[in-house]
Amino acid sequence: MGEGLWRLTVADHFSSAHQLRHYQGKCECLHGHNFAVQVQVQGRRLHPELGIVMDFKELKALLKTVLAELDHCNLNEMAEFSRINPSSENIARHIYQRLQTMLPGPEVIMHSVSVAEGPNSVAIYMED
Ligand SMILES: Nc1nc2c(c(=O)[nH]1)N=C([C@H](O)[C@H](O)COP(=O)(O)OP(=O)(O)OP(=O)(O)O)CN2
Ligand SMILES: [Zn+2]
Repeated sequence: MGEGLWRLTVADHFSSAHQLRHYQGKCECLHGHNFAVQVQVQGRRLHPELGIVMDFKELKALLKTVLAELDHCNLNEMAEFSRINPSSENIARHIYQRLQTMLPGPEVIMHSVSVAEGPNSVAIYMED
């Protein structure tokens, strides 16, 4: 029988402006979204007394720190998006890679980050 694992999900949001350079259409113009973000991490071990992979509270605080760097900005003016478009795809990868450096240890690893511009448009980033 395979080893079990747990996957935790936390969610938050941020509001920012962006434009998609080279886009043939209205999205090339500066406009804004309330981006909804979901983060999934996973682990194979539980804290022996607490029975948790990682405190949701701690994960939410990490996500809030990363999203604060994006909130109420023109994303195109950020160094991270000076050479690549701040598309939902690239924003999801950026959040994933920032959070990856902040997780508490090797027992908890990133699974995925999803970024939604709205209820019908979601980009999910994960690594093999
Ligand atoms: N794969 C992606 N496609 C598009 C992205 C993106 O990040 N990844 N982004 C955009 C624009 O940001 C645009 O704001 C979204 O366009 P659209 O879905 O058309 O948004 P609307 O608010 O106009 O949605 P309606 O459902 O048509 O009202 C474009 N594509
Ligand atoms: Zn947009």
